[in-house]
Amino acid sequence: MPKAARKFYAVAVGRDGPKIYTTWDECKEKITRYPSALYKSFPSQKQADEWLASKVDSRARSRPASDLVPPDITMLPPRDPPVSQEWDEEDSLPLSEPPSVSLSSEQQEVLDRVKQGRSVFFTGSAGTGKSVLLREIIKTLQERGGLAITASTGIAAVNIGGSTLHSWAGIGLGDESWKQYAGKFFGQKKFRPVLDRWRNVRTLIIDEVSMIDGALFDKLENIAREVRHNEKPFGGIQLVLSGDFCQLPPVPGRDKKGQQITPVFAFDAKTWHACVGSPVMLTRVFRQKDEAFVDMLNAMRFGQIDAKAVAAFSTLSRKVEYADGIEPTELFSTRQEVDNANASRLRQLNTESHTYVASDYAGVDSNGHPITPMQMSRLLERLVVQKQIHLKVRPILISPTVLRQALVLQVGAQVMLVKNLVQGSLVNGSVGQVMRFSTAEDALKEHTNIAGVDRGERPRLPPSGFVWPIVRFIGGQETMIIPQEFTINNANGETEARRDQVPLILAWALSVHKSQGQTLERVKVDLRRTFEKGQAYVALSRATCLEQLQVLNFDASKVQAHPRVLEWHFGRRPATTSANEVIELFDSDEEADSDVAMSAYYNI
Ligand SMILES: Nc1ncnc2c1ncn2[C@@H]1O[C@H](COP(=O)(O)OP(=O)(O)OP(=O)(O)O)[C@@H](O)[C@H]1O
Repeated sequence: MPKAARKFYAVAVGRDGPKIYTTWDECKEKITRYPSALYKSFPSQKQADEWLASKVDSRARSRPASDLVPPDITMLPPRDPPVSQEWDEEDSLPLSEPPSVSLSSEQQEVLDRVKQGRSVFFTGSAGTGKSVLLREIIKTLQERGGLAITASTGIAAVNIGGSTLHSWAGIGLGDESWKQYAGKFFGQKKFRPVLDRWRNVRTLIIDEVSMIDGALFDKLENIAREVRHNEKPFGGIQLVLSGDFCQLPPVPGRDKKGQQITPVFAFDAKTWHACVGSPVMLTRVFRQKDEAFVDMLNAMRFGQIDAKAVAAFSTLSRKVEYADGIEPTELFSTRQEVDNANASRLRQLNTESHTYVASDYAGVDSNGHPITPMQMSRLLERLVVQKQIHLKVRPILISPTVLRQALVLQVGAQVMLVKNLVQGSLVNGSVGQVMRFSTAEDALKEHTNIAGVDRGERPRLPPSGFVWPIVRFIGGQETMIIPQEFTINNANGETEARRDQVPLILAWALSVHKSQGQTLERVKVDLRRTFEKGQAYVALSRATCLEQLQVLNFDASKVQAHPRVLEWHFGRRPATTSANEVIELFDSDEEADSDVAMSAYYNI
């Protein structure tokens, strides 16, 4: 094996102040769990000295750290205290959680970079506030215009109020060459709106970029340069990319015959580095406060499961009892398991039940054409509110553009809120139990909270004559939950489909795919089931504390990151991806939930 080239690790902000180290181990000791750490590796001492001199200034200050980061990732320096965010009343029922939090210094630095018009890929372990930051970036850039909000999968796109990258880019299945696409965009009238989108965009946001195939990234980069007649990387479009390669692997592409092509990670795309440069690592973990837990999750993330870590995870197999009757949500890798678990628990209840009928509306696609009922139901498949009630759904066609689907709820049912209703207390992921049903008028008289309804002189109530569920959430808060709007946007930001429904799903069980991005207080995971590497990490990292996490059948082989991701992370970068570097996807015999994401991804 060739000997690794010597490196010099310059630490500008670290445990022992500015200094140059000659081994990564020494450097790591000074920057691990030091969140504002600023460091970089160099091939020569001179370069390291120069960089250090340019970086060391009065801003260096100590703070506790919480993550392990690779040596070739440039950390952002700390900055002045962030400006606190105002909660906009008009957004009281938003699609995505508005930031009532102050951005951390590293989050703020990314935002500033974006405001300066620079491209950025920011990443970080689960719970480091990537979603919070992305929402703030969107809010900031939306005012400026020229913004395209996209994500690799439909479900991720809904979460940020955008469309899929495929849909925005107008590439259908993505199986043609960039030249063919560029030819179509220039030559065919129906692609005029697509051409306009490519030409007018200033900033392209791509969330969950870890699921974008490297070959697809290169294809889009070529299209961008061609259609914009601009030879700058990505045709001069500012890229804002977010995601975590340790969590979800790329979606495989397809060839002309519909056969899956082995995917490569986006960071292995030929044009990746020229487009986004070094990644920015968010290091401060917000979801978990317990440092021991953060360390255990990092051990999983970086494949450092030693005997001590195995022992620590194994202690989590005990049953956790809760006095309030709300059980931990069990995470499964397949939809089938989730549906079975929830249905069997629901069957055991012999209590009052009510059926809620969702109203679904069709809008227009990005060419201004009306959406057909079939397209609408396929789009609405992306909504979490629909999937979880799979077994209880009875679709009834009531008009060409309005479909109805039913959600059955019972007293005693464990449910989860799937929309942010009250910042900080009733958010997407809040779990509770249905206590009773009541009309909104009675709830007002009894002084029961009604989510999203202001108790003014003339509160806006849902239609009278109906009863709505009153849910007691973890922590004891009782709130009536009434229907909310769920909207899916087309590539132009117009409504493509909409569903009005009570924003609850059954929550004894939940799929990992739908738990993605959520914070769950009580979690149970049985790793004997069909969990794969990144998927198991996503599942365990939803929990906020060790005390309320139960892990059965801990298996170190199921929780480690992909070797290629580790190579990339720690700075070993082979020139090309070899043929035997097949990215493992979920190999369950049953339909894995990632397949749902994949079909949403392709069925545009
Ligand atoms: N600056 C901040 N101050 C306080 N809390 C924050 C901050 N940023 C994020 N959080 C909180 O941390 C938790 C995790 O945030 P978020 O979901 O954005 O992380 P993430 O990196 O996107 O996680 P994942 O990769 O698991 O989806 C949330 O409860 C969020 O409200």
